[in-house]
Amino acid sequence: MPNNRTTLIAGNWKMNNDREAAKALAAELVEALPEVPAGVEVLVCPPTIDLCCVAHKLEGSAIALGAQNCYWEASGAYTGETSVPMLKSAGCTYCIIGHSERRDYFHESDEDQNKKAKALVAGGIVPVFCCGEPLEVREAGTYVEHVVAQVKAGLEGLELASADQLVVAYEPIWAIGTGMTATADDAQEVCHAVREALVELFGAEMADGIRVLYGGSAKPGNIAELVAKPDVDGALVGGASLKAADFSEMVVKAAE
Ligand SMILES: O=C(CO)COP(=O)(O)O
Repeated sequence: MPNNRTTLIAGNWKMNNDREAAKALAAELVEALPEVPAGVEVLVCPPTIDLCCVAHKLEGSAIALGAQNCYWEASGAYTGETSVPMLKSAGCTYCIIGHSERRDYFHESDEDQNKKAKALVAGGIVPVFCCGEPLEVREAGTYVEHVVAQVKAGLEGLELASADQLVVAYEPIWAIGTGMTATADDAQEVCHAVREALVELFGAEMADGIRVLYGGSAKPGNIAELVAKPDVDGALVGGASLKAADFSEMVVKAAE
C-alpha cells in the first residue's frame, strides 16, 4: 500500500569545504533545483561554521538547512559546543545526531543521542537520528538486533506531537564512503525493522508517518531502486552530496 511520507534527500557534507566552497556549493544547488519536485524534500547539512553563510544562500529556496551535531544544554560553559537554540537561530530545521563517525571517533553513547533527540524536539528542530552496524556485526548476522537496540536506546522516552518531528537514517557502517552500497533489499530489511521498533516506541499511526532513510554510498545510480522500497523514505548522502550535479540528479531521480 503506498504511504504518504514525503521522500527526503539529505546531504551530509561532513567536514568538507571551506567557507567559499560551501557558499559556492549552496549557490549551485539553488540553481540546479529552482524548484524541488513534488513529493520530495531536500536538505543540506554543512559544517557548523558554514551554517550561517549557507543559510544566506538558501534563502527563498526550497532547500532546508540542517546541522551535523548539537549539544543538549541550551547555553553555558560548554566550550566548543553548539546548542539547539543556536542552530534554530541560524536557520536550521533539522540536525543529524548519532552518526557512526561521532559514535566511533568522539565516543558518543546512546544516552548522549537520547538527550540530543529530546533537546532537539523540544527546541523545534527535527533530529535525523542515525543508526547502523559495523561489518563484523553484519557478518555475524545480528545486524537487525543491533540497529533495533540503537533505535530503542536512542529514542526511548522521546515525546512526539507529530510524525514529522523525527527522521531516522539507517547507515550500515561498512557501506559509508566505501562504495559498497547495501542492496535495496538489505536497506528495506533493516528500514522495516526500524519502523517496527518505532511502532513499539511511538505507536503504529505515528511510526507510519516517520521517515526512515538509507545512507551509505547512495548515489545517482542507485537512488531510484532504494526509494522504490516500501520502508525506505529517502537517503542521507555523504560523498555524492558534495557535487551539485550528482545531488540534484538524485533529487530528480527520487521523484520519478
Ligand atoms: O555517512 C553518510 C551520510 O551520513 C554516507 O556517506 P557516503 O554517501 O559518502 O557513503
